[in-house]
Amino acid sequence: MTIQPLADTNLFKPIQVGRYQLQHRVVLPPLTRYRNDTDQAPTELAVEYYGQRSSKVGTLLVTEATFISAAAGGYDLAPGIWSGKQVTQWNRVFNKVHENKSFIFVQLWHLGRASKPDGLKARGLPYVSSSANYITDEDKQLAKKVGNELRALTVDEIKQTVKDYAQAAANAIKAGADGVEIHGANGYLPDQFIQSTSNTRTDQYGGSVENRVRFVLEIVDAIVAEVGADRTGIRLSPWGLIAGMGGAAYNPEETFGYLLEQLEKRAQEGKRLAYIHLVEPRYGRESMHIGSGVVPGDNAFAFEKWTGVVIRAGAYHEDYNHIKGHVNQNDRSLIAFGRTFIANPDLPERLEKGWELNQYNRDDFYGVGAKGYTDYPFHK
Ligand SMILES: Cc1cc2nc3c(=O)[nH]c(=O)nc-3n(C[C@H](O)[C@H](O)[C@H](O)COP(=O)(O)O)c2cc1C
Repeated sequence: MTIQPLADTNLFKPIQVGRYQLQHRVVLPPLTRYRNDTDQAPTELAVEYYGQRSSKVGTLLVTEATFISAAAGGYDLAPGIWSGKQVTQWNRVFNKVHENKSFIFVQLWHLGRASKPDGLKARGLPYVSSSANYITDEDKQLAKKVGNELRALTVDEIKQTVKDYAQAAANAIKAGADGVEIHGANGYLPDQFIQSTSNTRTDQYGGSVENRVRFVLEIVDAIVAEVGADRTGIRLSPWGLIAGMGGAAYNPEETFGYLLEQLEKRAQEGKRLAYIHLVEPRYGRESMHIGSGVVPGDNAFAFEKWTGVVIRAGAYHEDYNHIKGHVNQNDRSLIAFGRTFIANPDLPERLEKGWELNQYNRDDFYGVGAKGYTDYPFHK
């Protein structure tokens, strides 16, 4: 990799995102780090971590994925935003980011079938998804063993879940966040409705593309009604294969193209979301394996359907020409850096000046206190 300063690219041109004027286009994407307390509230360490990564004025951060309700979770030490304590603790984080004159959106998370049946059982919670289709046989065996088998959400439960999303968005704003990002990517609950590999319902939430995206559009509309379109973003991974997504008969451009058309329609009617956040097909590979076939993966289609701001994420640190190419392609792209922003608290500045980057250590991505979290050095 040849390091070069990116100061004279669009990456360092200010941009309006929803209500906010950012000073540059380097974004901290959502990164789960499992360092919250046993009440699933962020600690003082999180204040320091997000504080470090917002140190350049006008940076956009997205929080680690955050459960909208107890029922949406099942993992320990990931944060929530349903309790008073969580709202209070998040407020400390957001105040720090605002002291730095930067911005932060909360990523709203519901695991659905990606949760674990035993963890849910211990909390007295059901194991639910769009349909009763397990990700793996091991999940199925475990669910049977602990007596918490996967089942489809009822229509009443779907309506309640949509309300839970809106409530979580309201809580995030109450805690002082600048906005929320719906986690519609990586095989979690909204994706489990969107994709036909997991969604085999035969009611108004399954079958046609229109029916499969109904749930996520209801979430969008409920959150927009609660906090405003200009404080709402959504993350999607059209090409993702995580958590059993994809599948032989799967056509990402048709499904996600339709969803983006619906979001663009709302935008034309005055409700434009702050941004669409796209996970890139794995960069550096020419094609993605979908089921037994191989299809080219390219998010270019999304730029045709959606005319607003787009954040792109996925392996950009590997190639500065790739970053430049995508950010200069148009005047509405931001680039998110995951693993590299973990290792470089001052990443925007390093990219701007062409400074050397710290290397990330995968071993402490998750759950080991300050080490690998707040102790990566700033450039001298
Ligand atoms: C430790 C770790 C935790 C992550 N947690 C989340 C998450 O909570 N929500 C999410 O949407 N993506 C999550 N991701 C994916 C990142 O947001 C990003 O899309 C991915 O790391 C690719 O970008 P990169 O190649 O720059 O690291 C995570 C990735 C890593 C490495």
